[in-house]
Amino acid sequence: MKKKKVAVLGGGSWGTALATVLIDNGHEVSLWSRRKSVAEEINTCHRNESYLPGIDLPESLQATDSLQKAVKEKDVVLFVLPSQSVRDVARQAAPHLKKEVIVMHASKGFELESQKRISEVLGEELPDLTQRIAVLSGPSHAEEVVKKSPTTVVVASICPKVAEELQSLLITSAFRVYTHPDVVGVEVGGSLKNIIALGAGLSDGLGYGDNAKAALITRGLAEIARLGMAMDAQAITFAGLSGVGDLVVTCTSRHSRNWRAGNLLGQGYSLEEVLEKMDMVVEGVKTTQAAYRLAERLGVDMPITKELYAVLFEGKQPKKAVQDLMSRGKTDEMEEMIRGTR
Ligand SMILES: NC(=O)c1ccc[n+]([C@@H]2O[C@H](COP(=O)([O-])OP(=O)(O)OC[C@H]3O[C@@H](n4cnc5c(N)ncnc54)[C@H](O)[C@@H]3O)[C@@H](O)[C@H]2O)c1
Ligand SMILES: O=P(O)(O)OC[C@H](O)CO
Repeated sequence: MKKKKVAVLGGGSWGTALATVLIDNGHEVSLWSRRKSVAEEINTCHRNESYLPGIDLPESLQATDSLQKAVKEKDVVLFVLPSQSVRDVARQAAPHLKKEVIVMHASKGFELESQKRISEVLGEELPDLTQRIAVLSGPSHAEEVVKKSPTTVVVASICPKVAEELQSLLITSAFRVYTHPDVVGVEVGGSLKNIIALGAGLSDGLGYGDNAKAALITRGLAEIARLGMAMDAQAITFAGLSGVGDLVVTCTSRHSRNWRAGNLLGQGYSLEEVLEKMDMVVEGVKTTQAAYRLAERLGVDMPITKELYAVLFEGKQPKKAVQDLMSRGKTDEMEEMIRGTR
């Protein structure tokens, strides 16, 4: 593929990891970090110790704290930011983007206030580019990607050519990229798995076993798919990398921030204490709020999300939440999976 000029917006763990994949493919990369100290550390020490400790980064990776400089004249711009900051950054970047730029995001959450998906947020802020927006998702922890451990992801766009261009831009022998047509399903799966991962961490923190975690993963997938289908996603998407794939990795990996946060909650820390301890974004907290509101609005039954919401925001004791989940009325597994809409 012809080498491209690419901006990566977000100097956290995932932005930095994706920048290394692009460098491996020979692209010219400008990484934007709003923190000047991070940009300087990358440029001078080729490290990002706050987010990827102990990892040597390619010397050709250039970082800047100027958003305008980062996106100027770029063929492709990747938004790799916490979900709640995408709108603001897109608004600031908009006047400086090339007309024919391709935009991809890799955030896993919804905008809390509007409960919109991140490609919708980008579409609103960059209305001339709606056909050129894509999402990257799938089971992919930054800590493993920078070590070139085999990883598979999907890139979804309403425009197949855009997804194919991004596939070619990012694919390496260690980072396998599949195209995908279902933007809604990919965004819903990638966001909601964080809720279930918080629950899985909480379950482990309470000392429950593997049976409980397997139940959370499976029943979690059922309610993710229910909400997704009510939002017009395709059911089959939830059986793929951005669905069950990402759900499994996030519920079982020691790298998962969502699992770790849930685990601390299960050990008895308050939400405030947990967020204080985590120095990286834990998307599942705000996604629980957003999904709770969406489920209410769309009339979708999401028992795990509802209980987690009560634990996080209404002071419910985690053990009582588990008890209430286990003593729900008798149902048929498959029937409930399909007919979960009230
Ligand atoms: N870390 C992973 O392995 C991974 C993998 C796949 C997807 N993701 C997703 O990627 C997104 C980014 O996650 P991350 O892991 O890089 O997070 P992180 O916590 O490691 O880093 C977040 C970065 O965003 C910056 N930031 C925070 N608020 C900002 C704002 N208002 N304006 C500009 N910059 C801001 C921070 O300074 C930091 O550089 C999340 O949605 C996450 O779910 C992460
Ligand atoms: O560390 P987490 O829990 O934010 O998960 C990161 C990625 O989404 C895993 O695919």
